[in-house]
Amino acid sequence: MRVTVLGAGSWGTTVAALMCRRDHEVLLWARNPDVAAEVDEQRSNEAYLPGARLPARLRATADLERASRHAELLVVGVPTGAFREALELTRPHLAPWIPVVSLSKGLERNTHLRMTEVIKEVLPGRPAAALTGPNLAREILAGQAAASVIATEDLTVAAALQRELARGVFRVYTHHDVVGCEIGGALKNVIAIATGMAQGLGVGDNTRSAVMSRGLAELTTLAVAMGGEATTLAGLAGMGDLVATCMSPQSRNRHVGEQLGLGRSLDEILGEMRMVAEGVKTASTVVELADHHGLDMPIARTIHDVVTGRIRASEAYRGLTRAVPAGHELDPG
Ligand SMILES: NC(=O)C1=CN([C@@H]2O[C@H](COP(=O)(O)OP(=O)(O)OC[C@H]3O[C@@H](n4cnc5c(N)ncnc54)[C@H](O)[C@@H]3O)[C@@H](O)[C@H]2O)C=CC1
Ligand SMILES: O=C(CO)COP(=O)(O)O
Repeated sequence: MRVTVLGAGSWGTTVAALMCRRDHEVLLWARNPDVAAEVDEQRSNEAYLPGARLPARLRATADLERASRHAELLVVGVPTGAFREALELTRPHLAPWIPVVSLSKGLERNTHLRMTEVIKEVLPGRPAAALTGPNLAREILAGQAAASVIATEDLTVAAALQRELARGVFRVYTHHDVVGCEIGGALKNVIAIATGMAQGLGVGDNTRSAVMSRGLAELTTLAVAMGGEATTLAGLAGMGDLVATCMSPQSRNRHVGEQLGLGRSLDEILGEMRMVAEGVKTASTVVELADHHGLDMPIARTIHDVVTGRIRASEAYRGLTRAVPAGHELDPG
């Protein structure tokens, strides 16, 4: 199968490398021609995956038309803010029937759409799926065991994509609950900022666990309000990803939170990061969705208030732990 991966950041490059097996011809599209040339000729991507050696079979290009024409399966790993534009530029050159898989974890800023919804809008008539779960790129590229979820409504398509994406110790499970899987992936980034912030402020493990557990309740509540299933969020796409992201020093979202907790400004933190921390923008979208559905979601609201400069991280702390509204003091699980 000819596979095209859009986005040569850490996750796009990792998934492209993972898919380089005998029966796949994988072409990675990088916006930056220098990155494409480096991947293609030197088998490395130092800006995003320092020290990693990429497979000799992996090809890369900065020519989007060539990349689009190559695809029998399109995998999209650009940040959510660039997702629609990347699909629109691809559309004129893309075969009509090919499946499209989103790797991106977030929501479209103004429309509040999930990435599979953006795929269906821009590329109608094609199967759309999301790959999500606890998948920190560097560990997976290093060959460590990990589990992931491919979510799409049609389980025949899910099973076919599972066969194409799974490799060795990278296990892929299928899931029909696309809403639950995508909301879990988007919102865990916001909760990872909260956990990182608690870390930066120097709290104890009990408190961080409380933020994560109440964060899980928030992402479950929103997913259910949007039509997802609560049980989905207890699995890899919810709790699994939340735990990996909130606990790992590799997480960019947790890093942003930790630096905010240490008293640094968001501009300063983002200014020295080349990679994306999706939770920063997702927080505002989540608050708009919470208002739309009449949900409380105090942790997401607190992160929104910090990243939009309404309050300082040190002032946010009481809000972060104020996760149970008065009069509702039982843990809803
Ligand atoms: N890195 C990871 O471990 C994982 C990341 N993800 C998700 O995958 C998505 C991509 O993340 P990463 O690869 O980590 O990001 P990254 O920051 O490492 O790389 C982003 C890539 O997208 C490119 N890009 C940015 N704006 C663009 C535009 N307007 N047009 C075309 N290309 C553009 C950048 O040049 C870069 O190559 C995010 O939504 C993230 O949440 C999901 C699972 C794991
Ligand atoms: O989604 C991820 C792990 O599953 C990556 O998290 P970060 O974007 O916070 O690094």
